[in-house]
Amino acid sequence: MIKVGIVGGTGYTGSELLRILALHPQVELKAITSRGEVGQAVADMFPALRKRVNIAFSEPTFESLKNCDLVFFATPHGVCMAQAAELVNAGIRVVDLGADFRLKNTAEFEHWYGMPHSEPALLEEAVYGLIEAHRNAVRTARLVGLAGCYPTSVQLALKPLLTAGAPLIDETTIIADCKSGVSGAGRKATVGSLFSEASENFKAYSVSGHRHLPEIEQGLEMISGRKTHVTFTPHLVPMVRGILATVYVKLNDAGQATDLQALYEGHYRDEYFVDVMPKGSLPETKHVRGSNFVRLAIHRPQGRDTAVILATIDNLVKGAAGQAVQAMNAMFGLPEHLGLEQLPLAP
Ligand SMILES: NC(=O)C1=CN([C@@H]2O[C@H](COP(=O)(O)OP(=O)(O)OC[C@H]3O[C@@H](n4cnc5c(N)ncnc54)[C@H](OP(=O)(O)O)[C@@H]3O)[C@@H](O)[C@H]2O)C=CC1
Ligand SMILES: CC(=O)N[C@@H](CCC(=O)OP(=O)(O)O)C(=O)O
Repeated sequence: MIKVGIVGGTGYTGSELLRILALHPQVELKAITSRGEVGQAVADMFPALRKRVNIAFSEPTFESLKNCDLVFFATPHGVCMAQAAELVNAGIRVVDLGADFRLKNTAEFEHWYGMPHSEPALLEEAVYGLIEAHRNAVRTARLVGLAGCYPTSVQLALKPLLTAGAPLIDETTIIADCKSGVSGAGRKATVGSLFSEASENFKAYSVSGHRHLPEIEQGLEMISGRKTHVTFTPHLVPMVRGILATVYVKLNDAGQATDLQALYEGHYRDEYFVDVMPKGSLPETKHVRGSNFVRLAIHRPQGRDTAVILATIDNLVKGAAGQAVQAMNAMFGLPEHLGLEQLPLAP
């Protein structure tokens, strides 16, 4: 059994980790932390977990976590960075669902996250947790900086086009037009997340620059070895869960001569969680809701030189807690889908 701890158990991704881990056959939950709820039974706060999760919140300290084999940080940026070294040095593996260990350039991290990076050596060691792209490194990692939600959808949408050998697209004019449900903003109350603000509304945000942009471009460069230029526009949709990424690329001559459907199907043939849907399909967020699946479809409208890739994930599962458990499974030599076989909840 893997002894697991969760720092940040009162938030959306922390409680989603609980939902998944409660039924994981190889996990023993040792600790779950909250600064404000110490001693309170988790199931009292989350009645959905009653009769399955019998543990109380503890302090987010080393003392609470020292008997774990692996600790998930489902916390805001900066929290994992402050505790990771102590845990890793004690032989405890760490998966950060936040962004502390994603951007490899510390100046870039400081620019986008507004805080200096206190662990540059660990940052260098950390493995970027987009498993379908970095599986072997994740398996042996002591510390994983899990890919962000939008970056997961966009990178998986583009990966087959970037690893086909010769470039197939103009890699400097990629457009990622992404829509997310409100749970992406976390459980903390902000005005924009209020029902009266977000419902019956649809808006773009951070158009001039979102912190996932450098992560997407860094991730695509790690995949292809070449620099890309992405225009990334996130939108907030009045739904609870889900991301739909609509990615536009300009095909070059080689790309226009390629059977894109066959390319995608071949590329992802062995990926348990990536489903390339039949030609002409239109993936919807309800096709993945509550599951760790990514559903993709590639279109070439009117046979012209623009390809449109649609990718949908559940931001809380493949975009966070599910991908984190997938990483844990890989790190401990378990089948990646163990505990992650939930089918999407529909309608
Ligand atoms: N929501 C999403 O779709 C996604 C979120 N993420 C990332 O996952 C992380 C968590 O997100 P989310 O669950 O949405 O956030 P929430 O705001 O819902 O929850 C944050 C959690 O962190 C805990 N926390 C806050 N500050 C500290 C601290 N200083 N020390 C210890 N614990 C702390 C809080 O617990 P308490 O106050 O009780 O201590 C709470 O449980 C973030 O980094 C986010 O960017 C990643 C992908 C997708
Ligand atoms: C709808 C919404 O607000 N989404 C969040 C992104 C989700 C998030 O915080 O995720 P990462 O940990 O992957 O950065 C945002 O745009 O800030």
